[in-house]
Amino acid sequence: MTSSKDTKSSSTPLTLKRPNTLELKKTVETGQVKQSFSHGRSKSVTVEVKRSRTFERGASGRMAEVRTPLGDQAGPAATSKPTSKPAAIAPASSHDDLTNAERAKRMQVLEAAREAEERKRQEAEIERERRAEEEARQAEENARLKLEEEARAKREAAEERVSETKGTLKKVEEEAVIAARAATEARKKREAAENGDVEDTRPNKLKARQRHAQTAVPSSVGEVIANELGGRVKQANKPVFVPKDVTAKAKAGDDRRNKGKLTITRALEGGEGDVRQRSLASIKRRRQKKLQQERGNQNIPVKVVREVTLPETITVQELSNRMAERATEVIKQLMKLGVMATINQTIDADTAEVVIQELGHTIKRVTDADVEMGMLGLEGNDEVNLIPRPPVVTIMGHVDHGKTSLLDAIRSTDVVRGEAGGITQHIGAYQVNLASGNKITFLDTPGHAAFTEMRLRGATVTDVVVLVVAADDGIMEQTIEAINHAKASQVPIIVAINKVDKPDSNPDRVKQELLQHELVVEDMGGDILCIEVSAKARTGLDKLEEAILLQAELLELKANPDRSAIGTVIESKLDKGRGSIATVLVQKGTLKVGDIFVTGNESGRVRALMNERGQQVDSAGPSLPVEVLGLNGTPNAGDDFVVVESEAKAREIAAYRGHRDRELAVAAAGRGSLEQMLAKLKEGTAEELPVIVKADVHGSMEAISTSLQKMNTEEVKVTILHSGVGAINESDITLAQSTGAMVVAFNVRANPQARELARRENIDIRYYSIIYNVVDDVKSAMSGLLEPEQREKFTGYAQIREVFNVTKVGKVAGCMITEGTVQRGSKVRLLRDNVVIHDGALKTLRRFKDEVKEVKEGYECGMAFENYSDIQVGDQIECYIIEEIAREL
Ligand SMILES: Nc1nc2c(ncn2[C@@H]2O[C@H](COP(=O)(O)OP(=O)(O)OP(=O)(O)O)[C@@H](O)[C@H]2O)c(=O)[nH]1
Repeated sequence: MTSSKDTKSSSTPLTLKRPNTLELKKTVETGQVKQSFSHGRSKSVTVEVKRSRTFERGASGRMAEVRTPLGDQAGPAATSKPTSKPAAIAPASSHDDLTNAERAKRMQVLEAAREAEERKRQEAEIERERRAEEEARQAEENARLKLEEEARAKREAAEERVSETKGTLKKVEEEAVIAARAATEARKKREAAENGDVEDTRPNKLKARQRHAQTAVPSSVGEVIANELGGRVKQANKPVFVPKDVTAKAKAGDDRRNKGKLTITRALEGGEGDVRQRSLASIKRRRQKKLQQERGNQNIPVKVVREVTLPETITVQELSNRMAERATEVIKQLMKLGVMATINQTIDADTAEVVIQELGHTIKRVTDADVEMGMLGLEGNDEVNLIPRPPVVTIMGHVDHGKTSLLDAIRSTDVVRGEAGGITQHIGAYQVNLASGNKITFLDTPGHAAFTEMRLRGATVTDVVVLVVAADDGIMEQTIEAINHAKASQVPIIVAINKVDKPDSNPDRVKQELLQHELVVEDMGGDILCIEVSAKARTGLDKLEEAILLQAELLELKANPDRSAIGTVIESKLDKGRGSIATVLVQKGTLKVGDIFVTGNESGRVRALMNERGQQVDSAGPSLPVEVLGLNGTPNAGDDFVVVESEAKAREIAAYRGHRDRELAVAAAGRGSLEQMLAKLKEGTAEELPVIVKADVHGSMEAISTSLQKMNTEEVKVTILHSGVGAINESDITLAQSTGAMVVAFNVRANPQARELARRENIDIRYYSIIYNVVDDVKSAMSGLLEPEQREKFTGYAQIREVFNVTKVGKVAGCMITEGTVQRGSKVRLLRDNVVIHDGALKTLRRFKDEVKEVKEGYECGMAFENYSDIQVGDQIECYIIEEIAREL
C-alpha cells in the first residue's frame, strides 16, 4: 500500500497521457469506502489505486512496457484474487502498433468484460448463499415438523390411554413425563449433532450479507472489499426447534392462573417442573375406579354399602347424608312406602330402617341411652373375685310397733361401736359388727315411702325385710302394706314379733293372723322365719341376727370388691356447710376418695367418705353405707351411684338423664288411665291384672277381693297387690305407680296428698259404690287379655259341573251354587264322595269372565282354588268364612 502522496503523483501523468479524456477519475475510485459490520459498527477504508506495469515483447524482439490508462489498471490493493482473465486477454490483444484510440477502446472492452465477469461471480455467490439459506430453512422446517409429529403422536397416545383407563392418570402422566424426557433428550442430541459448536448467528448474517450484496452489486470494488472485510461465510446454523405449545407455555410462564394445572402438554413437557401433589378426592376417585376395574365392571358404578347410624328419629336430609344418597332418592323411597315427606321432615326409625334397607345399606340402631352404655362396667366383671357380702336389711312395720327401738337395740350389740365409743350419727343406714365377726347392714328408713321410692327407681337394695309386729297389737294396716310391698319386691320376710315382754302379748295370734296374708311361719310348717324379740328387754336379738344371717346365706349374697363402685343413694341432703351430701350404699366394687361418679341426674368427684360414726374413711366396700361429699347437686333417694372413668363422661350421662326426665315428665301427661292400661294389656304384654283395693269397711273389701279372685282363669288372673280399709293414701298411689296396678276405691276417697300424687303421676283411681260395677270393670279389663275366638261360619255349597283349563289361571271349575252363597275370598273345602280332600282358599270367583263378589244359589260360576288344581266333575265345594268373636269372661 502506498501513501496518498504517491497516489496523487502517479495518477496525474497517467491522466495526461489519455488524449481524449482530459478529466480526473471519479473520486470513488480513489476515495474512501464505508464498510459496515453485522454488529452495527462501521469503518471507513481508504481505497488506493496501484499502478501495475506490464511488459510485452515488441516487434523488434525487445521487451517493452505496456502502458495502460490508470482506470484500467485499478484493482483492489488488498485483494488476494488476481483477475486472470483480463490479464490473459490483454497480452493477446496488445500490439505495439495500435493507436491510442484503439488501445483505449480495447481497454474499455476489456474493462467491461472484467466487470461482467465480476458481476456474474457476485451473482453466483449470492445464488449459492440463497440456496444454502433455503436448504437450512427447509431442514429447520423438516425437523420442526418431525418433532411436532412425534409430540402429537405421543400426546394422542397419552390422551387415548387417559380416555381408556379413566383413572390411571398418574400412570399416563408418568409415561408422558418419560416420553417427554426422551423427546427432550432426543431433541438435545439432535441439536447437538446438527449445530455443532456454531452459534445461532447465521440468519442475521445471511440477511445482512444479502442486503449488502443487493445494494453493493453495482460497485464491484466496494463490494469485493466489503465482502473481504465483512467476514467469512460461516457454516449455516441449524435452527433450534421449539415446539409451539412449549413456546406458548414459556410465554405464559408467568401466568399464575395456570400454575399447578396439569395439562397433557405440561405432562409431555417433562418432569422438570414442581412436583404436583394429588388431591384427596383424586386419590379416592382413583381407588374407586381401580376397584371398578378389578371387578371388571368399568361402566357400572360400584354401590358403596354404608353402615347407617340410626337414632330414634331422623330428618330426611340427615338420613340421605348418612347414606350418601341423594335426598330425592330417599323421598322417592318414602313415597313408595306411602310416606309423603319433605327434606326437612323428621321420620321415625322404623320407616328410616325400611328406606335404608331398600337402598342396600346396613343399619346400626342407637338410642340416646347409649351414652350410658358401658357405664356399669363390662359384663362378666361381676362373676369374678366374688366374696360374701353382708346382707342389707330393712325394718318395716306398723306405727309404734317398735321399729326404732328394735334398731337401737340391735345397734347396741355392735361390738365396734362399743369399743370405739363414738357418737353415732344418723345417716339413714349403718352396719352392725356382730360378736361372731359377721356384719349386717340396716337401712334406717322410717315408713314405706323410701322403700317404695327406691323400688320405683328399680333399685333393689334390700336383701331381707324384717317385719316388726307388736305382739300385743297384731297385724295392722301398715303391717299389711309392708307385707305387700315386700312381696311385690320379692324380698324374703323375717317376722320379728316385738314387745313379747308385755304381759298382754300374744305371739301365736300374730302368727295366726299372718296366715291370712300367706305368710306361714316355721312353727306352722311354713318357711317364714319368725323370731320373738323384745326391744325394750333386749331379748331375742341374737336370734334375730342369726335368722338374718341364715337368710343371707340362703340368698348367697356375694359381690366383687375389686371393681369400680356401683351403689344406691339411700338418702341425700343439702348441708349448709358441706354442700350436697348423699348416703350411698355400695353394692358392688369399692368406692374410693377421688372417684368420679354419676348419681341420678348429678355427677361429681368423691371429696371425702364418712362412716355412720362420722369418721373419714378412704374407701367403702360392698354393703357398706357411707356419706359421700363432693356432689354437684342433690340426688334423690333410690338413685344409682356409679363410678365412671372421666368427668366428661359423668357430665354427659348426667346431662342426658336430665333431658330424659324432662321428656318423661311431658310424656307422663298422657299415661296411666285405665283405658290405656287396657290397651297395653291388649297388646299381650301382660297376663296378670294388678289391682289395689281400698274399701270403707272390711266386709266390702273382702267381698270385692273374693269376687275378683273368682274371675281368675288359666289365661288371665287378677293379682290384688294390696287391699285395705280406709282412704287411699300416698303409699297406695306409689305402689300403683311402681306396679302399674289398677286402683279400686269402694266407697272411699283419696286423701289430698294421694290425690295430688295421683294427678301428678297420672294414676287413674276408679271410684265405685256398687260391687257389681267393680267386677264388670275388672272383667272387661281381664277380657282384654283374652285372645279373640275364631268361629267357622258355613255360607254355601257348589257342585262342579265342568272343569276348564284356562291359561295363566290353571284348572277352573264350572260350578252351580246348590245351597247358600259363595263369596270372594272365602275359605273352601273340596269334598269328593263326602270326604274332604282339600281345605284352602278361593282364588277366583267369576261369572262370565268377570270377577264377582258373591254368587247366590241357583247361579253358575267359575271357581279356582289357591295352590290346588286336582278338581273333578262331580266334586262338591263347601264354602265358609272365619269369624273372630271377642271373648268374655
Ligand atoms: N314394752 C315394750 N315396749 C316397747 C318395745 N319396743 C318398743 N316399745 C315402745 O313402743 C313405743 C314405740 O316404739 P318405737 O320404736 O318408736 O316404734 P316405731 O315403730 O319406731 O314408731 P314410729 O317410728 O312412729 O313408726 C315406744 O314407747 C317404745 O318404748 C318392747 O319391746 N317392749
